[in-house]
Amino acid sequence: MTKIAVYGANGRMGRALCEASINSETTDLVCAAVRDNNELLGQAVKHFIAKGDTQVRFSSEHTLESQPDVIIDFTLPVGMKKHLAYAVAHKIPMVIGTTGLTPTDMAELELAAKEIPIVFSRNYSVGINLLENLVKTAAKTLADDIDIEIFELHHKHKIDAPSGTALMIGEAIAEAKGWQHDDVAVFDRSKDEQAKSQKEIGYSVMRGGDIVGEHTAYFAAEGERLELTHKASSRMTFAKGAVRAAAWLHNKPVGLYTMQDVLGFR
Ligand SMILES: NC(=O)C1=CN([C@@H]2O[C@H](COP(=O)(O)OP(=O)(O)OC[C@H]3O[C@@H](n4cnc5c(N)ncnc54)[C@H](OP(=O)(O)O)[C@@H]3O)[C@@H](O)[C@H]2O)C=CC1
Ligand SMILES: O=C(O)C1=N[C@H](C(=O)O)C[C@H](O)C1
Repeated sequence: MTKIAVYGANGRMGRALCEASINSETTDLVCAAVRDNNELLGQAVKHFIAKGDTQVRFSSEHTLESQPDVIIDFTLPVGMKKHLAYAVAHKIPMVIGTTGLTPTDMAELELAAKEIPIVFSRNYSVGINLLENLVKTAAKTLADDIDIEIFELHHKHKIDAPSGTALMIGEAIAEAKGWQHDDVAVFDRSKDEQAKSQKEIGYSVMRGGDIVGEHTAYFAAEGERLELTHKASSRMTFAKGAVRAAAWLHNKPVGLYTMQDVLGFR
């Protein structure tokens, strides 16, 4: 059994991760860490999840006594970096799902992966990881006059935009095309005074209600259009994927891995 500590355990994903860790046959939840000022401190986790039983109570992120094999973090960039420093100091492998990371944050993460094993993915669903490979095939196969756009929809509480997944899809397309993503990514057309150029990946975003997460990559040509869409309808999809990644990561050598490695896609 892989012993898991979930950080940010009170969050939407945190609770789903606790539930998935408890209900997986290969993992056990040993720690549900929250910030020191959180009202859930000391309360029983089992009262805050839909399914499963556990004796674990919410504890402070500063008092890790449960000796986990892996830490899972789905928080915000500032929280993730704090938890990452802790994991490195205690040599505990980490599964990270936090999005909205800057290039500097990513450099920190890559440096940490020289000290501990890390899985980092901006989406832990199997479907999105398959989609990542499908868009590469589409980008390589379709003619050069194809227009490429990515549209994503998420719930009204989401902070970062475009989503980490949208950027992951766009970066996969850019790689397949041999483009530098930052040179071709277009996030705002409102000030444009001319039509788009051919070599672009356009992003658009909708936020509202309780949408768990939807992504479409459009490949539009004269006379036909290919749309590749993924729709997540439950956070448990991401949580189960992250818990699977944690079990996979346990006892792996130091290094930076992705969900593509966990799924055996590469
Ligand atoms: N990779 C993937 O598959 C997925 C990634 N995500 C990503 O996961 C992250 C969390 O999403 P979600 O659960 O919806 O967000 P929530 O707002 O529900 O939860 C955020 C959690 O992070 C904690 N947190 C925020 N700031 C800090 C800090 N400075 N130190 C410690 N803890 C902190 C919050 O604690 P507090 O309540 O005390 O503020 C809370 O527990 C986002 O980045 C999201 O994009 C989401 C779904 C899937
Ligand atoms: O914040 C979310 O909810 C999600 N975030 C991830 C992202 O930014 O892509 C993954 C998923 O789409 C849900």
